[in-house]
Amino acid sequence: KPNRFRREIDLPENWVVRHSRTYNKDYYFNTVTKESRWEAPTAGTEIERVRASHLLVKSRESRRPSSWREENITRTKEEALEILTEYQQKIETGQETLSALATNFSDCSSAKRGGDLGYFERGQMQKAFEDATFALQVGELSKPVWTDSGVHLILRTA
Ligand SMILES: O=C(N[C@H](Cc1nc2ccccc2[nH]1)C(=O)O)c1cc2ccccc2s1
Repeated sequence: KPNRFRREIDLPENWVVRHSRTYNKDYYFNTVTKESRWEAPTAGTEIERVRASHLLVKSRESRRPSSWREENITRTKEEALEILTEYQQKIETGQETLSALATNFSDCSSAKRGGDLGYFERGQMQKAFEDATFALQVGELSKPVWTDSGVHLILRTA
């Protein structure tokens, strides 16, 4: 039964309509970013962008088997996954943060920024990385994700 007091509009993902009693009018609230607006965000016009940090472990089969840590990376893909799974367990149990581990162990140059990649939109990162990040809620840690660069743990931060 349509709510005849509230304009039925389709809102982008994570947006809800709320009612302000103070001003006696509707406003719009993003349940993920916690942003609120008086004007309705219209679906499709919003440039969807995310922010993430990651920890990358490269292998001999990586697109560029070299990093600030190691001139010539020779570990196998299996060994890379074993190493990353150790890090994953430490982060998930709260013993370590992704940022601290990325700073010391990530094979990506973003290690210098605690693994922070900044904001990005679809079409900017390798597809598997993009899809994995956009599927995460803010604050959520991914499972190991493979790209041509190696195997990653991704933390969505915004
Ligand atoms: O592609 C990069 N670094 C590569 C490794 C790599 N490959 C990736 C694939 C997807 C997402 C991040 C990735 N980082 C390298 O150092 O060999 C980037 C480094 C940085 C640093 C700051 C911000 C964005 C980026 S993207």
